Amino acid sequence: MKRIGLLGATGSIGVQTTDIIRKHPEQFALFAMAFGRNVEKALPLINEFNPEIVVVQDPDVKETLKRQGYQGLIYVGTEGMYEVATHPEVDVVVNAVMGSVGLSSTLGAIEANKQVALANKETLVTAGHLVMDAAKRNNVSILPIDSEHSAIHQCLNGESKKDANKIILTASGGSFRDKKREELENVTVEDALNHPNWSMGAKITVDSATMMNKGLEVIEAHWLFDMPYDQIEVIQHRESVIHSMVEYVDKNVIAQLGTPDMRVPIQYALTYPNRLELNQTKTLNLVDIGTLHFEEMDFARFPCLRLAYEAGRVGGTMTTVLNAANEQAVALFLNGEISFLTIETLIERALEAHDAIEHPNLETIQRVDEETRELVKSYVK
Ligand SMILES: NC(=O)C1=CN([C@@H]2O[C@H](COP(=O)(O)OP(=O)(O)OC[C@H]3O[C@@H](n4cnc5c(N)ncnc54)[C@H](OP(=O)(O)O)[C@@H]3O)[C@@H](O)[C@H]2O)C=CC1
Ligand SMILES: CC(=O)[C@@H](O)[C@H](O)COP(=O)(O)O
Ligand SMILES: [Mn+2]
Repeated sequence: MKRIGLLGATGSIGVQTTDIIRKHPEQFALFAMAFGRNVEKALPLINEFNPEIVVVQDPDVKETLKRQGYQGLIYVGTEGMYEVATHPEVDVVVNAVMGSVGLSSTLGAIEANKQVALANKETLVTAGHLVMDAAKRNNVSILPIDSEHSAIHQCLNGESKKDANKIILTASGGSFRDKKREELENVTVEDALNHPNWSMGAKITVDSATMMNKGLEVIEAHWLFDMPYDQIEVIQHRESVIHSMVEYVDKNVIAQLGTPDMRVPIQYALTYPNRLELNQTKTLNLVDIGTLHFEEMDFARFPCLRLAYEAGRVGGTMTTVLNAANEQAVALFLNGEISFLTIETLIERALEAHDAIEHPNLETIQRVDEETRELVKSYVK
């Protein structure tokens, strides 16, 4: 039995993780769960799974939970998530919170020698060197939940990494893939949230539309698979059937395919190196799909992808700035304070204003993250 500490339980990945736990009670138990403020979504999960610990973002949410009759332990904030991530009775930490707020819990889980199933890609973008360093020191493998990275993990399985020529990440193109840049001037939040293939949280859906999601995934792949940026390629693949590929020195290419359903990579991260049946997801029917499309990425059309490669190549705190500026800019867009195209403008300004610090420690990363958010807000004021 694996006892799970689930961070981000009320989100898209969090709820799908509880689907997996529910289907396999003989394998998994929800020992603890953390969420932000969505009590309405949290309460049915708490009532169903009765976790020993619940973590909430703020003290007022704790009071609401108590009023609703929850009698278990309630922790608050990032410190509370850290407690869960390092708790002696937790076997597996599923980090599915949105944003760099997940970093300290990822690091804590690794230091505490937990199995780490990571959806929270911002952790690796903001501080990949710290995370991978800690993983190496503690001999912890980080199991990716992100669909592309789960695919690459499977494509590399049993192979020698030195034989891999390149990683090929696939990108759906996002909500605006068929629009020209000039058509993006007046797009709305609602338009941006209309992803063609995946149902996901708001922030990542906007990231997918700006192509920053793929940029973050390039950096995520760099750290997870120790692959230089020149050997990570992105291609547009509108069907999201091939989740990613690895090309080897002998020109063999291994791809992983599946229906776009995040429960597949979530479950694989929880059961690795074994597999379990997953009846609730549809079988991939290639005859029904008929044709798969592949297109070259247009870096002028999607400047966020260019910015991510550039920041990744500089390294140090440059990717911390990329991530924090993106989180702040997307929040402003979702809040109706800036236009869609202003997202990339603000990120580029923040990157241009920053002199990267090499090999930053956690304190420096957290400081740069906070300063970047303030800087981006000041651009809008
Ligand atoms: N959704 C997907 O299909 C995929 C997601 N990912 C990655 O997984 C992560 C989660 O994405 P997704 O599930 O879509 O996001 P959602 O926005 O749906 O969920 C985010 C979760 O994080 C919680 N949360 C947010 N801020 C805080 C905070 N400060 N403290 C505690 N909890 C917080 C939210 O709580 P609440 O809502 O209660 O406030 C919610 O439970 C992201 O890093 C994303 O990039 C990767 C691949 C696919
Ligand atoms: C499901 C998943 O892993 C997302 O990160 C997905 O990749 C988003 O799709 P695109 O970024 O390719 O539009
Ligand atoms: Mn992905």
